[in-house]
Amino acid sequence: MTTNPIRTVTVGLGTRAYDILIGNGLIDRACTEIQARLPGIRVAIITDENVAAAGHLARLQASLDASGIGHAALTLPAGEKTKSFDHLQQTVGAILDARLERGDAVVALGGGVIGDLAGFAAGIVRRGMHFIQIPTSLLAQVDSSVGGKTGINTAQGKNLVGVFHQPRLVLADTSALDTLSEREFRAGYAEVAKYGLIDKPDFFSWLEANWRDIFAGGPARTQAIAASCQAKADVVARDEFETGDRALLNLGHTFGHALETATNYDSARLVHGEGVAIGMALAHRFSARLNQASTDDATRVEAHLKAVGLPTTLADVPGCLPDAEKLLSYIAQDKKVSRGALTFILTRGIGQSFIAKDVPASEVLAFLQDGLAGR
Ligand SMILES: NC(=O)c1ccc[n+]([C@@H]2O[C@H](COP(=O)([O-])OP(=O)(O)OC[C@H]3O[C@@H](n4cnc5c(N)ncnc54)[C@H](O)[C@@H]3O)[C@@H](O)[C@H]2O)c1
Ligand SMILES: O=C(O)C(=O)C[C@@H](O)[C@H](O)[C@H](O)COP(=O)(O)O
Ligand SMILES: [Zn+2]
Repeated sequence: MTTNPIRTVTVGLGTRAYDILIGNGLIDRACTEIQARLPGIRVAIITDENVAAAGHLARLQASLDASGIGHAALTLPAGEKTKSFDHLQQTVGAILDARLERGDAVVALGGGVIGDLAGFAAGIVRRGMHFIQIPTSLLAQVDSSVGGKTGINTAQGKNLVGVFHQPRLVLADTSALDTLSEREFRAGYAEVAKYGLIDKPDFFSWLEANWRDIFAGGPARTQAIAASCQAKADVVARDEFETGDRALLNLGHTFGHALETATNYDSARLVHGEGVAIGMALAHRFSARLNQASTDDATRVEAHLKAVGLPTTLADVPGCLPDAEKLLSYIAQDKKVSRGALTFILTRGIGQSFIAKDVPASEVLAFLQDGLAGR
């Protein structure tokens, strides 16, 4: 007899608590899971061209048809540039054209780009509709589908416009990852490693030993996804609106987001997870430079990210980067900036990250100048 266990992680937000279901075939049983929680609703599915071409949209539509859940669908171009005002407008228009009511739901079927965009639309149409996440990339299954951050990018920076809007349900169908490219799988792995580097040194050691099994699929992959969701759910339940230690989930993002902005959200050059990998390596090196952590730990982090094939230095970004002053100006737009002071997630070692307020801009600038010069 074969078993297909579904793992459940609950995000404990009181009356707004929701389940993250993780396992094979969840797209095909989406109807059952949705009906059980939101009976009688209709849905607008927002997806992208790659996800639809891989057959996941048809699978979801078939599941909804089987149980009579009415649905409309919007298929957007794939890639980071889709997190834009133009595509937000298109998404809002499609939801309204489908005449969905406030008590109906927007369903994000895709990676973090679709999740962030569709979630933002769900948060603002009719002042807030139900939202369901069906994440199809590794990154979305371990991170972006959980926690309610939604939004779009602007020329000034990443995710600068958005709202917190929690989903009612997350269905992480691990079979969807079979059609994901290796590059995108690797990029998602950066956010998995992040949880170890924040405060779970044993998890990081486990990843060092087991990453090949995670990439191969099977129980180690499901275990990594469930552990990541649990780690994120715990933080979100403690600090939903990032007034405190939720900021730790931003490890690697202060540098990473600046690089994504600097490359004009061009997914051919850099995708989010790659930016986070470089950002995490830089955060560890920067911490060592500020005498907060040992160089050995920075080297260990870099070695693991390199082993899985992730970029770790500014020189790994294809094409030209702007100068250090320009990169610093993007960092200065980061949402963690307070009263003009830069905030970074730094570390005292593997799994010992902390929030560093008032990091001198001059230190960051000198560090970036050295990095751009390959020092
Ligand atoms: N809201 C949050 O908490 C949060 C957390 C982390 C990242 N993010 C955001 O998420 C985005 C990155 O997400 P991402 O890495 O999933 O990028 P993405 O949504 O662009 O997906 C990556 C690529 O994989 C393709 N794809 C996705 N699933 C597929 C599948 N099953 N088969 C074939 N192709 C598939 C997509 O079409 C895309 O080309 C960034 O915008 C980032 O800012 C948000
Ligand atoms: O959920 C969070 O909190 C995170 O920081 C998770 C990050 O991986 C994610 O990329 C998030 O969108 C970044 O948040 P932002 O507030 O810097 O936009
Ligand atoms: Zn991220």
